[in-house]
Amino acid sequence: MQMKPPFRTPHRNPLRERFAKLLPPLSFAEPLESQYRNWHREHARERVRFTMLPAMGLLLIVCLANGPFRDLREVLFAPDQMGIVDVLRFGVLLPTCLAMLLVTYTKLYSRWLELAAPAVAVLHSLCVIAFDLLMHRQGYSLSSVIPMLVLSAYMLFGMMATKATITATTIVVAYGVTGWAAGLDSGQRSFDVAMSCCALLLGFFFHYSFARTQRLNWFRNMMLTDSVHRDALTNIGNRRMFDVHIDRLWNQATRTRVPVALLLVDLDHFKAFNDHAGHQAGDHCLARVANVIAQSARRPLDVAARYGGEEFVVLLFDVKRDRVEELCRELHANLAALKIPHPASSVGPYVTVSIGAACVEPQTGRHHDGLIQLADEALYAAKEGGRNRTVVMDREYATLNTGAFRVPRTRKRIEAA
Ligand SMILES: Nc1nc2c(ncn2[C@@H]2O[C@H](COP(=O)(O)OP(=O)(O)OP(=O)(O)O)[C@@H](O)[C@H]2O)c(=O)[nH]1
Repeated sequence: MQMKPPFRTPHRNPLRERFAKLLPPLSFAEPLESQYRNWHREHARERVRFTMLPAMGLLLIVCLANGPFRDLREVLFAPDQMGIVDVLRFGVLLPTCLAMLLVTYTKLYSRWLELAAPAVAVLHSLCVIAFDLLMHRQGYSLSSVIPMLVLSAYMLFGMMATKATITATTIVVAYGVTGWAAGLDSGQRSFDVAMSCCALLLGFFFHYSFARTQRLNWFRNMMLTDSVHRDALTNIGNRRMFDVHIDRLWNQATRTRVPVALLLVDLDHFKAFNDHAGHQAGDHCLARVANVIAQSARRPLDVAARYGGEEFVVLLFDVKRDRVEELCRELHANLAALKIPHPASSVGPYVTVSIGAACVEPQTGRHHDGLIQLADEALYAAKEGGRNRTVVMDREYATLNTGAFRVPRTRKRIEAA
């Protein structure tokens, strides 16, 4: 099956639509676009670092080495120009390169890179244009470097298509305008500008196809990762996602000493439901119930998942017993409001659930298996008590002492070390 990413559809306009067919827009519908941009920012940081390192090395050699480079400088620039050349090299090129490099090493400042990249690309190009103007007095020109600068705006700085195009166009315009203002040979300058425009066009199409492929790959990758952690029938988290999440959440709660709660939600007499209404109807019922259960986990660190078969879990971070009881009451009420007929149930005319809830404050040396076990015991009690009810356990946490509840001795020793 081919996955179709939800690329943003442009507003209806015949000309725009024809253009969009030729060059489909490079943006996803929200919130996917924001997620992609965050990923791109991180990805660009690494790419810019990778290209900045050799660029810095080259610049250092040209700026600091004597010998052949000194001789070359004396040929290219007049003695009275050396001051300004040094200011541009040591005052602009070197520090900005260094700053860009440092920014790529700090995660916190990766947003700065978005602002810094076009500014640095234009600044460096202006320096090269200035060198070009200075060298004209000696009869040399740096015009061949301008198309390279245009291409580097697309390839080196990890910019998005619009920013890269604006930056590259600014470089070409700056080169044309400065030459015209300085009264340089207009024929040669026009040819150089035409070559730079070709580089602009090539760079754009290269960047466009690269960005489109990158976006498609990112989307496919994201769908794949998502499908690994999502239950196909109910569209909520699956057991794998729950296992990963409870591990992280338990560690966090142990460190910050906040209580966590686990709800085990099990459909009542679901075998009878399947036998009576059929497996397909059973599937449909599970999906509707899962939808309601998922609404119990609304805060960012809470999670709802299908634990297996007709059993679901809700993991709640930093929550007190009162709130857990309130949430369970809401859950029963919302499920009752669905009014899914269950004629084979001994509990009532509609589908109901039993909930086993465990509220604990994690302690070092205790494992989250104990939390699950406590919730399981609560669920058993709810079933024994007649179903369609909630049993909450918390005090039992201190006395419950089974192999699964305690952290294995080897793990304890590692923690102690
Ligand atoms: N339709 C459907 N049924 C499922 C699915 N997964 C598990 N089941 C059914 O869920 C039923 C669970 O039955 P039991 O474990 O005996 O529990 P129960 O009948 O709900 O009884 P109590 O839990 O004691 O109230 C079994 O018949 C499974 O076939 C599923 O994905 N789809």
